[in-house]
Amino acid sequence: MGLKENDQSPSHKENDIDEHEFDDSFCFAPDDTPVSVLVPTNDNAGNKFDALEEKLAEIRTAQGLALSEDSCDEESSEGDVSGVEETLDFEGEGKAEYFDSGEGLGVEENISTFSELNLSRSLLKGLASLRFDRPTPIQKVAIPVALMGKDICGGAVTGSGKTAAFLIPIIERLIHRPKNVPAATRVLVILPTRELAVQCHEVAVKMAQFTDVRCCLAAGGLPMRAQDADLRCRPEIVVATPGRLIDHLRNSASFTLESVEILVLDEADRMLEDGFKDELDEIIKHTPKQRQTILFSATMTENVDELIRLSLRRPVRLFVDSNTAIARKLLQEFVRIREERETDRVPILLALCHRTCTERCIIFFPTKELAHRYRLILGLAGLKCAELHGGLTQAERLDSLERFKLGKVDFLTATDVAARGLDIQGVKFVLNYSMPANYKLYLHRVGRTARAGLEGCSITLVGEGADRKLLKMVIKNSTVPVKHRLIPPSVIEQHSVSSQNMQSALNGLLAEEREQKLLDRTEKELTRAENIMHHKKEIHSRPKKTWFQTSRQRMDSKKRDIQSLGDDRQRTGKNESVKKRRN
Ligand SMILES: Nc1ncnc2c1ncn2[C@@H]1O[C@H](COP(=O)(O)OP(=O)(O)OP(=O)(O)O)[C@@H](O)[C@H]1O
Repeated sequence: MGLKENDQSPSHKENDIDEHEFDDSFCFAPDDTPVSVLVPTNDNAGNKFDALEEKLAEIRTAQGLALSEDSCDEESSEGDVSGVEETLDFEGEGKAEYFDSGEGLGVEENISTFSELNLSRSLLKGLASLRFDRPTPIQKVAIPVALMGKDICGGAVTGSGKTAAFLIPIIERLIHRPKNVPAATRVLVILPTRELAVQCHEVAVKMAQFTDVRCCLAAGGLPMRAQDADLRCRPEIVVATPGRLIDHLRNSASFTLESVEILVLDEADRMLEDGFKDELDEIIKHTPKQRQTILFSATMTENVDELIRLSLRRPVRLFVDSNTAIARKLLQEFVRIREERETDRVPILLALCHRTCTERCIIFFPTKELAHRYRLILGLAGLKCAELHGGLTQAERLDSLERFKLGKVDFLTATDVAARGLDIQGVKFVLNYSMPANYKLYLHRVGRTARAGLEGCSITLVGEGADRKLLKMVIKNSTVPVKHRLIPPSVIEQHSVSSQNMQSALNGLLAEEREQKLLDRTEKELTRAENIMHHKKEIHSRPKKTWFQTSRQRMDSKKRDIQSLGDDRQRTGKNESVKKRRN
């Protein structure tokens, strides 16, 4: 790997700051106290959750809410898989010319150990410390191709080791970088969520621990100044979320992407969606054109029009599994919710949590409000639970994740923030409160279990209409029978009574929270005003921060994203009929 000339200098656009976008840590933290990367300042997330736990226990005891075990058994029966259709892997015209066929690359697929891939001893030691004995299928094919410097567009089922498939060749190439030149950031890995960036950074650090390759994290919600200091040392690898990366590019003196030689987009299809479009374009603009680009996802797009935006150079397609594949050892179950029985969702969920998915269970909800509400409901029912969604501070999000990872709680109520990429050891169940917006999201959600060759089970509550269309798609793409789970009416009735008993306690808790939020906001405004008065001079003497997007632009971007999810759902039906016609 040699240094390459930069052909694009970073352009700093004029300040388009919006009043509400001021970052408190920028305005009101005059001291530069060093802080741990994972725990942002001014946050006592752990204490807050402990206090909530105590309160829920008090209410439970006072009102006798905890549920007792019941004796009715649930029944499972095999679903109707009639009408299963073949998937068509059709090649669009023009695709062949766009991709490199990969012929003549001499990739040896019969490799069974990492040493056969000619990796450096220091890297092999890192892999051994992670207990990676032999490469997974995607690693077998991706490592040699990435080592050749080829652009890659790759896909393999959830939990199949895609992270290591790009990190191993990157670290290997960096071990052989020229050493007699100034330090430079040569690799940029972009991920769509903060938790994923933290996770990828952790793996990279462990993998490179016996090498001289340094890795830095630039993810939103974490202390900006500590990251700034790390970036100034020009680590070889930067793992980042798009927003924070752009923030550093605009506001951290001397940080540029001009020496980037490898750009990786993990969860690349997500990064190419509307919500990230503007940010991604901005980042690409700052990286040299002569770079290697690596894209991975379990649901990787092969839409050439979308890929062209990234100016790939004849990428090699490495698809070990189809982009609709489900982990081999995943048992998929569905509980039907009839239109007139929509109110059964609460008791059914409670029943499943009490009787079936009793531990290591992630429950997905369509909104953060519901994820929080059910965190309280499960707490009132005496179940140990944490929550993960965009309504929490970053410290709270990481604290929840840690509690679930360490097994301090059995349940994690979450939104789709947790759907992609999160690798949590031993997740046994994924419960979907409702069908996700599209099949792709379904694959990512259920992919949080049955990872790395382990078994897992997903249970999804399915309503009518669009939900049924998605269910058909799931059945069509499944290689093992999909189960239809029946919950006896007596069990639903029992849990329905308990949930009604909780109602007033739940309303009380939610009202209390609303009041507290209002108080907190007023207090924050007050502190902000005081700080402006006391530190006016200092604040104005600081260089003005520049922003990539105003809140309105970000909202528009989000709206486009939601719109495209809706379109996707409509397309689900259309694609089905197109494929049928092709058959
Ligand atoms: N060669 C290997 N040997 C043993 N375990 C491995 C190997 N490669 C990866 N793993 C483990 O497999 C698990 C899944 O890996 P990873 O998170 O990279 O999956 P992924 O394909 O990126 O999944 P997703 O599509 O959900 O993001 C991790 O716990 C990782 O440590």
